Amino acid sequence: MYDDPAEGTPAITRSWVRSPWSTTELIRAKGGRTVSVVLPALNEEDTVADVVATITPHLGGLVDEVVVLDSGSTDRTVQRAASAGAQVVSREEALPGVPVNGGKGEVLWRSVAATSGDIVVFVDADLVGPGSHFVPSLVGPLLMENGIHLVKGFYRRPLSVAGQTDSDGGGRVTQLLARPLLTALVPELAGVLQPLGGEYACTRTFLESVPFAPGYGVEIGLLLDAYHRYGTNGIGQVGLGERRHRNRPTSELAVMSRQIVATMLTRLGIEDSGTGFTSFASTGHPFAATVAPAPLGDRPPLASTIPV
Ligand SMILES: O=c1ccn([C@@H]2O[C@H](COP(=O)(O)OP(=O)(O)O)[C@@H](O)[C@H]2O)c(=O)[nH]1
Ligand SMILES: O=C(O)[C@@H](COP(=O)(O)O)O[C@H]1O[C@H](CO)[C@@H](O)[C@H](O)[C@H]1O
Repeated sequence: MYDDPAEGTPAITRSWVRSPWSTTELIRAKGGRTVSVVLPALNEEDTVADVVATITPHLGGLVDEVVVLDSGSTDRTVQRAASAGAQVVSREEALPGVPVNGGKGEVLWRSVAATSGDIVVFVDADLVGPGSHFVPSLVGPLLMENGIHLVKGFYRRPLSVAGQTDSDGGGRVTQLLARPLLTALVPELAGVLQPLGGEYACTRTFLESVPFAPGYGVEIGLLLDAYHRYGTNGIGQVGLGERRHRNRPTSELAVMSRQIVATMLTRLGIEDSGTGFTSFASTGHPFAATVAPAPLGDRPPLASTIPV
């Protein structure tokens, strides 16, 4: 289990610095349970095939299906994902007849309908050099422990921007927004190292019973819903080593942050203004304003009536 956290840190007690279970042990413990792996993908032609390739070796053993849920890509994401051995599903195919919204939350919500595993593992498709141990590590606590419904990965996160690399500078929204706000508003979750991380595993029971927040608020929404429903005892986290991905410019992370704040506030019963986020260009026409609309509402739990 986890080394003793620093004095005074509210620990997520069900934490592992690295998975203590071998894949053989996990397959033995799996029994009749099934595991789906989902990669949400929007124009990830450069990385999706390599990410899929770290997961397909587990097919037929620990993993029962690998699904790339395509988010309307206009590049070669679909072709490359299929060539790598993934099943590719569009948002429309996932929930026919349900009008499509944009954003990551929409894709993950639909992916639950498009898969059947008792356990669902989410892995971002923009990862660079992910390890094949990611999925086994994430499903381990769900297969080997009782009462856990959400397992978050955590990792060192290098940052590469403008050709410069900072070995620990990644997870900027996590470090500057999400974790400070969680510490202030939900201190019991202050020990979650990567609350926004895109690599996590959940029980289907949980995923079908909760709403899905729109856009990039989806991860913080699921974390808070897991906490409200099961307490910290229902949440695990496991170390995955290092995680590299495409690092977006700060301007795009600001829009992402607005979505995360909206979800966090509403999950905590704090009213959000609903005002869209205005970005001001600092080059070209100086201070030209661009407004990103306020996030849409949640998608309802799939166990409820599907909206049409
Ligand atoms: O509308 C969207 C936005 C994102 N994604 C996918 O969700 C994952 C994480 O998104 P992104 O990389 O934009 O977030 P970041 O990791 O940069 O914070 C990636 O696989 C994206 O392709 C998606 O499928 N639809
Ligand atoms: O963790 C973060 O701060 C952001 C941005 O990461 P970087 O500063 O580009 O390494 O990325 C995360 O947040 C997104 C929104 O929730 C998730 O979708 C990503 O999977 C996650 O990497």
